[in-house]
Amino acid sequence: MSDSTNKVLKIGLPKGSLQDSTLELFAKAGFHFSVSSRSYFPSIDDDEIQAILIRAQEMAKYIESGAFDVGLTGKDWIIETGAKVVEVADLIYSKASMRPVRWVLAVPEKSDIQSVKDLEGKHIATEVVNITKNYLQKNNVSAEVEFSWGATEVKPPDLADAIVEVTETGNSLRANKLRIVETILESNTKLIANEAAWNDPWKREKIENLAMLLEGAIVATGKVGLKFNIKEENLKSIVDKIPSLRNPTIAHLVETGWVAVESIVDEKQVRRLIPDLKRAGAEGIFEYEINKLIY
Ligand SMILES: Nc1ncnc2c1ncn2[C@@H]1O[C@H](COP(=O)(O)OP(=O)(O)OP(=O)(O)O)[C@@H](O)[C@H]1O
Ligand SMILES: O=P(O)(O)OC[C@H]1O[C@H](OP(=O)(O)OP(=O)(O)O)[C@H](O)[C@@H]1O
Ligand SMILES: [Mg+2]
Repeated sequence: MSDSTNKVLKIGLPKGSLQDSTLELFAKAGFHFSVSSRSYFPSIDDDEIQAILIRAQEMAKYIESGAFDVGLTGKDWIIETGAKVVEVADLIYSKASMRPVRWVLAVPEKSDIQSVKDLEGKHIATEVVNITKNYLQKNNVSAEVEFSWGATEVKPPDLADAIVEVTETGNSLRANKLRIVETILESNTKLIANEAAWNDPWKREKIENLAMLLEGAIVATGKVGLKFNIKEENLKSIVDKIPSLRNPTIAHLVETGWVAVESIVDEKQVRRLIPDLKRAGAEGIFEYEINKLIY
């Protein structure tokens, strides 16, 4: 049970697909975990946090029961398990990207199945049995749904007619010659909390701080800072020509007629931006990484 007198926040980190991206995000947010092999208790450089690695499927249930105060898992597993938890923040990142994942109905490329209606009487394999059964019910289709322990993409056509499976890059579906019929659910990572922990003032503040820093780290992903000096007379041409510099901070230099310009830009734009700036007369251009961006 969660202990509100104890000034420790118990946090569940997802083991599996989300583990590496989660630990990277926490590092950007300012929390450094070290995970030794086979240990499920990462240590962290914050005495007020105790961490445990646990499967994403089980996270929401353990948070509902109060075994942990807060944790990260996918929206998919919160829905599938039906656990009652406080959804503190949407953190849009997955295993490989900063995008949500999709649970899709997929069939072999050559299958006759073209829509959910064609599933009548068919056999579907999935890790998310409840979500799939609900989806079939909503569509008034009666089909057999069988729980799959994983490696679900290999099952059609011999072991199942269709699957409901999570996809991010689409590589696994392509590799197994499967075609998406429909998206059933879009899912992203969420920071969730136990209700009692959320109502405890100390824990609430600690969780809210964590959410703010994690969100800041997500917003900063793919962005860099850019700073340079330029003659004031050249400033307008730059701001007009380079849309990503729309709202830069501008400071006057001691040398009259010169200004320092600072802006946050997409990292991808920098390879165009720096040569453009240089040609427009900018000097002392430098780029720096940013960990967090909080508006
Ligand atoms: N590329 C991805 N593949 C699978 N799940 C992903 C991916 N990106 C994000 N997720 C999310 O991670 C969670 C998956 O965790 P889960 O414990 O079900 O499986 P897993 O981490 O893939 O473990 P295993 O390798 O044992 O299947 C889900 O919430 C899912 O939405
Ligand atoms: O669209 P993609 O980027 O290819 O990602 C989706 C794949 O990743 C996951 O597999 P996982 O590694 O969890 O193995 P599993 O199938 O055994 O669960 C998921 O189950 C898909 O197979
Ligand atoms: Mg998996």
